Amino acid sequence: MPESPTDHVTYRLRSVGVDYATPAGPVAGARDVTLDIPASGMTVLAGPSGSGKSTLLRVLGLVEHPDRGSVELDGTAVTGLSHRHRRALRRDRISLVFQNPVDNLLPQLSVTGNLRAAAESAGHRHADDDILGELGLAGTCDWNVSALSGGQQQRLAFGCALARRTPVILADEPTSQLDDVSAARVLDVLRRLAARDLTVVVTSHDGRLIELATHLVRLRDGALHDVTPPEGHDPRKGAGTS
Ligand SMILES: Nc1ncnc2c1ncn2[C@@H]1O[C@H](COP(=O)(O)OP(=O)(O)OP(=O)(O)O)[C@@H](O)[C@H]1O
Repeated sequence: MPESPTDHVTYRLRSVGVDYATPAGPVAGARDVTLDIPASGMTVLAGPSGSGKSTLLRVLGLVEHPDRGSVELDGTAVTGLSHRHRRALRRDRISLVFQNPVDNLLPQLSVTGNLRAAAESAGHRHADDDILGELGLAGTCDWNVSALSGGQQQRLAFGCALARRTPVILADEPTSQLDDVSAARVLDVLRRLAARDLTVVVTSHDGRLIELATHLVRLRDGALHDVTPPEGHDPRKGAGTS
């Protein structure tokens, strides 16, 4: 497991529980999750289908409000905030990349139009110039996003996250809809992001993505199954993989 460069914490979750109402009665999406997410490196939420990865990611994205427990983002207690404050925190601090590449982009806009719109959505006037080069998308500025392959669209989605300049990037199974070659290029992008001063949290079943984790959280039935390195471990002293 690669080493996480710092031990600062972005998220503190304490005894978080999420229930979903279904016709058959309540279903637990998250059970008693107590977890710190480091400020840098890449946290991967792994586990079988239905284990609660997306639920937890939505809690981190401030789009799912826990039924129990508390969530802090950079020291701010999120659980007590009004809807308006949560939305402002989300706009300024968090970028979300969804599983399906087309869900991340505005189809009527060009590549640079999407980057600009993303920057503006976080209150910036424009996107940094070098983003496309960094993603291996130089030369596509004027393309309509529908002319990009699924893998290119997904890389552009991460570009939009960079254009928003948020300290947190959350991604839900970003390689699951891609062929092997496209997925490998998205993994390169993730590797670069994880090396920056960003909090990157990704859900995945993909073994190659799990290998990039500096912090690996395995879930079962909505609960933590194991966390590597263990909670309280100092990453500067080595990852201590299991
Ligand atoms: N909107 C919902 N309504 C009812 N139950 C839900 C809802 N969303 C999730 N669940 C249930 O919560 C549990 C966790 O689901 P979640 O989608 O978070 O798991 P997951 O690990 O992301 O699964 P997958 O890998 O299949 O996306 C499952 O039992 C699921 O059926």
